[in-house]
Amino acid sequence: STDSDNPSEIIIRFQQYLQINTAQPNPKYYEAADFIISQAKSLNLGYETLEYVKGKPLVLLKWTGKNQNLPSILLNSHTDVVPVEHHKWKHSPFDANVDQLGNIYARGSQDMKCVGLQYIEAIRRLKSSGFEPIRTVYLSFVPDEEIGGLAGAQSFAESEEFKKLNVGVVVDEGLASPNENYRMFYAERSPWWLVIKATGLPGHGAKLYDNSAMENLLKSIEIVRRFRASQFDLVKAGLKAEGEVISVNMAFLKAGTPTPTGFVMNLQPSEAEAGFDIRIPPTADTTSLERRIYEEWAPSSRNMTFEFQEKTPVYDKFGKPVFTATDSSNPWWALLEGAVKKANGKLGKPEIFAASTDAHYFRDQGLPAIGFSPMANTPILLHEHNEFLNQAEYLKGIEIYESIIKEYTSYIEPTSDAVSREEL
Ligand code: MET
Ligand SMILES: [Zn+2]
Ligand SMILES: [Zn+2]
Repeated sequence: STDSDNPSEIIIRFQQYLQINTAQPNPKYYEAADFIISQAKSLNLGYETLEYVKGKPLVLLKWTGKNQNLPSILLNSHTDVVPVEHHKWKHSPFDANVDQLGNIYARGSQDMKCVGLQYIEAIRRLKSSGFEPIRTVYLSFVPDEEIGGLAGAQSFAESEEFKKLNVGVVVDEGLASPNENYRMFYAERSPWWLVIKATGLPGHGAKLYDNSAMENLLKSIEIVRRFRASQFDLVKAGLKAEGEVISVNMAFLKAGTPTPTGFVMNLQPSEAEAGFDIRIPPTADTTSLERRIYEEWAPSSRNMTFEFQEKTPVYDKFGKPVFTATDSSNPWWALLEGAVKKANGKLGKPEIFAASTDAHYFRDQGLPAIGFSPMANTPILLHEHNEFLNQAEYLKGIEIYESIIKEYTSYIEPTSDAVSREEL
């Protein structure tokens, strides 16, 4: 084996990628792109930079297969990460320190720089073993997933250059699993970011009166919380998985009359606002949710208005829920399962991703897209403080992707002999 196969070299490359601060809202995208391209060059992969929005490069790598007529495989990952509160981390979030247990601490270690680089490392190993793919593999390193993907996966999936890639299946991020089973996702919830606003007459802080902005907003908050509890109870009772209920969490509260020394205390304000992050499963009834919003959460009868900061469609253009088939109509599902098992990985039941990923932009194009991040025996720490991934788990994940890429690129659709014989 060569130097670049050495586990410590592999971990060092992972650390290098993690050390590039690509936190929103000012990700160092060109540094990340340069790093990815340097890896591509070392592996003789094709590379190209697409820039749908200036300053936000999307790097596309290509490992050409022997049969370029077959649909290709797209392995997607995003290069941006969510922001950090530096002082709340025990290891600095962009140092990628490894502790005595082999845990690598860094923002992006789970979400999802691990996956992006594991794809590359798997290809490195397959190449050095002499493996030659039949189907072409593309790797996309996309910007801005954490802020909605418009400059990244969305523009890419809707573009002419994307159509030319003739992609047959997309693999994108999943989630860590606290137990020994890896997780596979066939769908995800759609985010709706709702802002409700109450207005009312201002008044003396000592006066009890109806219809103040604060009272009107608080009534809504109570109603939203009851709905939240009803959904959460289904999860707590084990009747539904997290991805199968509608979640609502308050993201901000904005009210009061500020002064340079604090808020005015003896004045009830005339406006008050609250923002909610709502996540909706593909099979939910959005009509009844919308009715709930304008009849109960933000009724004009209570002097309330609302707007959506984000309202990702839950259904496709035909009104059908958007998800990837897990049955025999989608051979890629069973192939991925088989590949994971071949590499001695275990799998849990198919799941709906509770948050949101770029996968839905590919599903919107009618493509099967599977959410998968090979992290077993790992606490789920995406978007949290002290995000880490164990190095042994990272290395194991590379073997899993080796197996997936092997299976996927070697897969030839069975020619239906039976049918052609009948036709004869
Ligand atoms: N992946 C992020 C999340 O689920 C960003 C989604 S942007 C609508 O919150
Ligand atoms: Zn992610
Ligand atoms: Zn994320």
